Amino acid sequence: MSVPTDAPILTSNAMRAAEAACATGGTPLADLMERAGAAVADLAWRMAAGAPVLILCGPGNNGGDGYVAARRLVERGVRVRVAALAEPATDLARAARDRWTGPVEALGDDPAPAPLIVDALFGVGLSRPLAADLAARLHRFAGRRVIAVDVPSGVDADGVQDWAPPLAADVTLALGALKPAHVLLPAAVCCGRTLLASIGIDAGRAMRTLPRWQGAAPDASAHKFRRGMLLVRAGPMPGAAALSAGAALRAGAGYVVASGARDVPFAAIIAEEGESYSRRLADPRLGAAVVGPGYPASAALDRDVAAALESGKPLVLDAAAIAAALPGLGETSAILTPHEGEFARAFPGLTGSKVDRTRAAAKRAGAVVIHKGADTVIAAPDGRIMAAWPGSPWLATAGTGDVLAGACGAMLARGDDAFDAAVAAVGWHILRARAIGPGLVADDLVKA
Ligand SMILES: NC(=O)C1=CN([C@@H]2O[C@H](COP(=O)(O)OP(=O)(O)OC[C@H]3O[C@@H](n4cnc5c(N)ncnc54)[C@H](O)[C@@H]3O)[C@@H](O)[C@H]2O)[C@@H](O)CC1
Ligand SMILES: Nc1ncnc2c1ncn2[C@@H]1O[C@H](COP(=O)(O)OP(=O)(O)O)[C@@H](O)[C@H]1O
Ligand SMILES: [K+]
Repeated sequence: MSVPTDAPILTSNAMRAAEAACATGGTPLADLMERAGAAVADLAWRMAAGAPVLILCGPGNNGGDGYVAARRLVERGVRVRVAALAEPATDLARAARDRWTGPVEALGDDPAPAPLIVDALFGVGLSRPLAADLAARLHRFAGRRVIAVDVPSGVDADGVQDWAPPLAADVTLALGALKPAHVLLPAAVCCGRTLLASIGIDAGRAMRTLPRWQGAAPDASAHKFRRGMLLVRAGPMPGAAALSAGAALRAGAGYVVASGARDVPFAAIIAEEGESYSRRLADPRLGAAVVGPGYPASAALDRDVAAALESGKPLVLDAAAIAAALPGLGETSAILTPHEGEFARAFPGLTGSKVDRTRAAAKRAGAVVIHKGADTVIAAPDGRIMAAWPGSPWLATAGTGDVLAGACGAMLARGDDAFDAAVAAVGWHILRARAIGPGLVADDLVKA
């Protein structure tokens, strides 16, 4: 599973607006469909490697892309069959259908499969789940190689509804921009490898997929305090703060103090048991502070969170510290790192896709939110937003969230803008997890 890095993501409405703007700007929609169909044909030609192809066409413009692809593949000498669910229902699709001179089988007659199936049934226009009889028909093609045009038919492209597509794709060719379904569960796992055909649409300042993390070497003139001094506060489970502190050093912090921690992973970490937390927070060299790892809700947590807020330093707030800090967050520059459960508790009443909810939460909090999970979404209150699918499933193990909080702290402590810090930390986390791979435990992210 993969998606292109640093690629635009548009909802279906935004996509329609971008298409309309393209038409207004002088590129007819028929040209966009021709480009889309040509891109599908190119991919199918490569994947078929001489074998026959069966293209399933729906009634809308997704089907139109399918008819264009069929014509283009025949021009390249590929044996192509077309099976339609219904007659074309849009002018564009009708025009594409009219230029296809081969036969059209009826999908209702259960056409014989081919080694490569092109799913051009529904794209961003799907308004309800697929009917059960159609889903059953599509199940018959399972096990063949499948290219999904734009999205696997049956998914909600905006990622709001959890509709399951009957036919998972090996490769999904997103048209113009990625859609939320390519980066959000449960749809993203059905897309296989997602590729992007740009087709000439201007995606504007859209949501994007995560860029590949490229940690630059420190400046030649760097010193430890300029690289960033970070304070991590330990709670009753000090191992979590130790993981955060270790991760912060690994992620590039120059100087890390673990307040209240005992066994830290590196001698280079200053572990202070008795030292006053508030006094450390007042250190003018301190770039940022982390609170929350291994620290359940309690009066002590409330006190420590209040002290951290009082300091005015940029903060990383994890786990129970998120809900504890929210009422007093004010103008504090902060990164909040909730998993799904913490998110629901901290931000009740939000609806829509994970993208919609994370965007709304960042706005409500006035802080950057890293909404964790396999399909992590990062949002800033000013509307910047990024999707981090796919991460590494080996991260689904205890303590990796503590590591992420520490990495966020490192990026904040060196002076990054909170959104840039969050993006860099998530990128670092995923890259490191992928490098370790099978059997990863959270400690490896710090020690290996
Ligand atoms: N508009 C454009 O300029 C372009 C559109 N493109 C393609 O067009 C697609 C969007 O096309 P459309 O907006 O026509 O929508 P779709 O082709 O995704 O499907 C809409 C059609 O399906 C019907 N429908 C919706 N839900 C259904 C269900 N559950 N069961 C049965 N029928 C259902 C609708 O009544 C409508 O006829 C994109 O995903 C992309 O593939 C590309 O050709 C690029 C250019
Ligand atoms: N299936 C998965 N694929 C990719 N990343 C995952 C997956 N499951 C969890 N993660 C990541 O692992 C981390 C787990 O964080 P969290 O749930 O807070 O764990 P903990 O509290 O034990 O440290 C998060 O960064 C999350 O995005
Ligand atoms: K499709």
